[in-house]
Amino acid sequence: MFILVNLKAYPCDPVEVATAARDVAEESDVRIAVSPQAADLRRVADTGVETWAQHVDPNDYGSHTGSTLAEAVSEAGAEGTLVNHSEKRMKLADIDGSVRAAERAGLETCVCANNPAQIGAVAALGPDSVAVEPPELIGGDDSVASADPDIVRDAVEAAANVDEDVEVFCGAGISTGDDVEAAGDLGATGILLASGVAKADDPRAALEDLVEPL
Ligand SMILES: O=C[C@H](O)COP(=O)(O)O
Repeated sequence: MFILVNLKAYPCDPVEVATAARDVAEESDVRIAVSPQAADLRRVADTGVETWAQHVDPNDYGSHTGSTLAEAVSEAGAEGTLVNHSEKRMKLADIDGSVRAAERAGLETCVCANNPAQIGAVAALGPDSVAVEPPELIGGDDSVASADPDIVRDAVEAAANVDEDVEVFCGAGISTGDDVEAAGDLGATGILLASGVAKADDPRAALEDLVEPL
């Protein structure tokens, strides 16, 4: 199971979370990555934790002021990137462009989607993974795995119908090891979570709890 911790724009200390994630990953032998703000990528990558960007734009080098260039986040230490997060929605053509840009830069890709139908559509673009996240559960206390298990099962099926090589992650409201275990039982091979760690009083303890059953 892969645990991808998205720090969004939460006012946490990205280096503190990254250091804890690095240590918990080493101690548990569970793959854990941290996805900070673009401006914090280098500091987070320097801790040694696997580091992901929250977004890359579809453009190449050139006159694209304000863009997040895939090559630049790779140079800053990112090994992967989210694309089309629910809070950073994109048109399908731009999702395709961002996946291609990420591949060009050697970044692993996880394309997010709201529901199983969208999961099928974005799986067809050939990312490494997709992540299903019902927007109404994001940032809440109810785990998608218990509040809406069918959306995870159906997303796994939708992706497999398009491309069996695309991994399926799920996210929204996941904060405990029991939630992670339940998501795995539904067929997810990764977890995308944010508030359960980024807003925790003790991020290290929250991470330890997440990996405990794995
Ligand atoms: O990127 C993470 C997801 O949007 C889930 O966020 P959450 O764990 O705060 O519900």
